[in-house]
Amino acid sequence: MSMSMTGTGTTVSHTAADMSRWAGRAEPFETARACYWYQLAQPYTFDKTSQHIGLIGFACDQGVRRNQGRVGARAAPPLIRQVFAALPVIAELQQRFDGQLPALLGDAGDIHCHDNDGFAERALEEAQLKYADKVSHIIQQGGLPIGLGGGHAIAYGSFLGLWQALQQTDTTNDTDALPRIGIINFDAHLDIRQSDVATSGTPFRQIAEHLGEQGQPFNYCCIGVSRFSNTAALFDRAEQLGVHIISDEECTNKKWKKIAAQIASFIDDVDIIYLTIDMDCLPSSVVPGVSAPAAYGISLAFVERAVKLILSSGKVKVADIAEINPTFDVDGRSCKVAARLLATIIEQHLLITETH
Ligand SMILES: N=CN[C@@H](CCC(=O)O)C(=O)O
Ligand SMILES: [Mn+2]
Ligand SMILES: [Mn+2]
Repeated sequence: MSMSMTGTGTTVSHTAADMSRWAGRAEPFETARACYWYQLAQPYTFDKTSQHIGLIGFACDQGVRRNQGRVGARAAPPLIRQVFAALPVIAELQQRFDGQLPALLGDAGDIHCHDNDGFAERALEEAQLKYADKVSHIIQQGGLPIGLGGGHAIAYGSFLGLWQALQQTDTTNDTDALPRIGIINFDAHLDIRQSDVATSGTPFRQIAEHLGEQGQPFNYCCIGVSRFSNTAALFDRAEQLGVHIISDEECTNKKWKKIAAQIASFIDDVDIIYLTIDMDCLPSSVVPGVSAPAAYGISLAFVERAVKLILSSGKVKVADIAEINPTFDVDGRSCKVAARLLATIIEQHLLITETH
């Protein structure tokens, strides 16, 4: 474990995969087709790997605290993993990767941010950098990093990891040669707040500024935006930044074909995608365990359908799932939904991945 002190009582650390979390049903009397994810996951090998997926936790909620939200999200990564571990591996994947499945999924452990109720210490920023290093490393090894939040401040870390990986692979140092980055966020909130510190409500404004300083365009599509969860000031900023907004009401009332065409057109205009799912895009009846529950929300069926469409582009280079707060969960249902979306991302990614 690597650990560093960032202020009084504040620590940021990385812990390696805890394989005891990867457990599930034992079925000795079934055929080999009774296969679960817990049987396949292995510790992520940072030195040399052919693993296609690297799961990395961001156990941090200082951004939520700074954003005046309800803390608790830092407990989520191991719980989401644990529920995902017990899900079965679908038949299509078993057929496709016959015999190779155990080499596909790596658990890269967790970045922890213990801020001890501190507001001002720079633990969040350090946690974002440490997390970004892992994300970048996994991308450079050819894998898809999937971040497990933590608060939505994970988004700035995921983006930084992608950015670092692009810088490493761009030998020309020519920013014009960089691929066009698209960001797709499922969220009731725009998360482009103006603030003197980074929070869970600022990541996409920070990304916009970062890209602006580098002379790069900010291509941001936010799906599930609620008019009751964002101020006019935020909608003004979204307009200035050219954000593609698909509201929660559109997701519900418009025909799927129209929404799919909007998403597809956004995807067509970029080369690579960062996909992030803030779990508060779903209704509070489906996902009660978040800092800011949604009264309306968009359906799980819609989110899954859209996530599959986005993954099928083959452009997603990093993904994350954020804002699950186990303190407010009911019977583990929010973690269960997060685990289902995690499985959807993993399945879709592996189904479009070339076999060696
Ligand atoms: N990451 C979430 N951010 C939301 C939280 C809203 C709230 O706490 O009510 C936001 O800042 O808009
Ligand atoms: Mn949100
Ligand atoms: Mn958010």
